Amino acid sequence: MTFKTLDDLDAGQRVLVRLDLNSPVEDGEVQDNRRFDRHATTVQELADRGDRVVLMAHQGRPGGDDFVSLEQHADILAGHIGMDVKFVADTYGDEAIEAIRGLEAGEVLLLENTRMLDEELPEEDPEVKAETEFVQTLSQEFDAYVNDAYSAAHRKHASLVGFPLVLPSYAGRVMESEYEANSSIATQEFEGDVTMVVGGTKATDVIGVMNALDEKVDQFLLGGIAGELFLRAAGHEVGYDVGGMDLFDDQWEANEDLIRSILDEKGDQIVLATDLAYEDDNDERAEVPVANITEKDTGYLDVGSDTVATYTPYIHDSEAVFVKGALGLFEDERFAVGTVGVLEAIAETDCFSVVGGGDTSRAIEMYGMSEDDFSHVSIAGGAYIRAMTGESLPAVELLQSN
Ligand SMILES: Nc1ncnc2c1ncn2[C@@H]1O[C@H](COP(=O)(O)OP(=O)(O)O)[C@@H](O)[C@H]1O
Ligand SMILES: O=C(OP(=O)(O)O)[C@H](O)COP(=O)(O)O
Repeated sequence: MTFKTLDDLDAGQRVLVRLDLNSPVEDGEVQDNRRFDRHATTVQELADRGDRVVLMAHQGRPGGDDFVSLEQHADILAGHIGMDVKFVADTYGDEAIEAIRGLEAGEVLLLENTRMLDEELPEEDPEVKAETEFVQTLSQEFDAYVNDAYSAAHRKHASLVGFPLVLPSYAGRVMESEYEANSSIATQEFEGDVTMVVGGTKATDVIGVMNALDEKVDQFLLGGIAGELFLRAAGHEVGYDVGGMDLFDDQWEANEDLIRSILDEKGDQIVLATDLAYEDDNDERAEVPVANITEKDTGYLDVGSDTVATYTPYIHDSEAVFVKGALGLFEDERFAVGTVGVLEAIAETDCFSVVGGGDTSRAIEMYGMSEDDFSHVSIAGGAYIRAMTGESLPAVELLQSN
């Protein structure tokens, strides 16, 4: 089923646009990444047509270190569009409404992080979200809603599912291209082996999907947080929050039963790390075989070199490889071995490959690889693997029924 696009939207209107500018934040600084570059196309097109363009986006999750204002995002986006992007530290209050009404044709304004509003979260039905004060108040100011945030379309948050029920709604250019690429993956058949590399920090997102993809994927190569949680289930002393971390224990509680059942029933499809890397007393990378780990006192930041050597032949022998999430903290060069090793192994072959995730795809430029070495580099992570199961994404579904 298709949706209306910018081709169907008359120019010169007041347009509310949902982007996904969710980005890595290092020491309080928002890091530029593909999401800005891709969304710039949609924003520029609307501004060039003389629309009044108001942007909504989220950043991080409440309580996290990356839960920050969107002020820096406005400057980064402006650099990609080559024009001013105004910012207002408000979403639908008086200050925001005044800034929206003050916009001239062709001007762009970014509103504050939608997740700073109680009504944005939690996930609820579109009908409930459409009734929120946020959606009801803000929608009065606009003629149309454009959703460009494919990578957040698996979330039933107000800015994603509320507005399509109250405003004429359209897909932005990124929504269009990501939808097309990712939906076609869902229906593609491969004769040879299909491998999925699973890592990153959002283990909860990927574990349920792994379970749903077991017929499509021959083997899952694990790293990152999900990888350690599977090792924990297999009886190793890893995958615990140590030294103030907040990555493992909550996700373990939420997924323990599922992880154990996947290991029990589909264990032969799961390939786990044989060694892990950590920072030693001299601040250097050190590696240890998983079998030698006897104390749960160390935070592991990457899979080890032996694991990369184990994973590489699986990749070389595959007809298709899908990556969701980094195998380690690749932003730190010492812990990039797993992620870069796997991406280089994919780049060496001519298999069909998709690399997904706003964070993970950054490793491609950071370590001198080229986007051309992969069939598709998606700015979506959780949404793209959800789409692989053939399941529809709530925010996309609403655009289609609009
Ligand atoms: N062992 C680890 N410890 C800490 N962070 C990790 C680890 N493994 C992976 N990461 C981090 O995971 C992030 C990617 O996570 P996630 O957001 O789930 O994936 P994506 O953005 O690709 O969808 C990377 O920025 C990387 O630093
Ligand atoms: O970055 C995102 O997802 P991703 O890490 O799966 O690519 C989206 O912005 C969704 O963010 P969320 O997982 O905090 O809801």
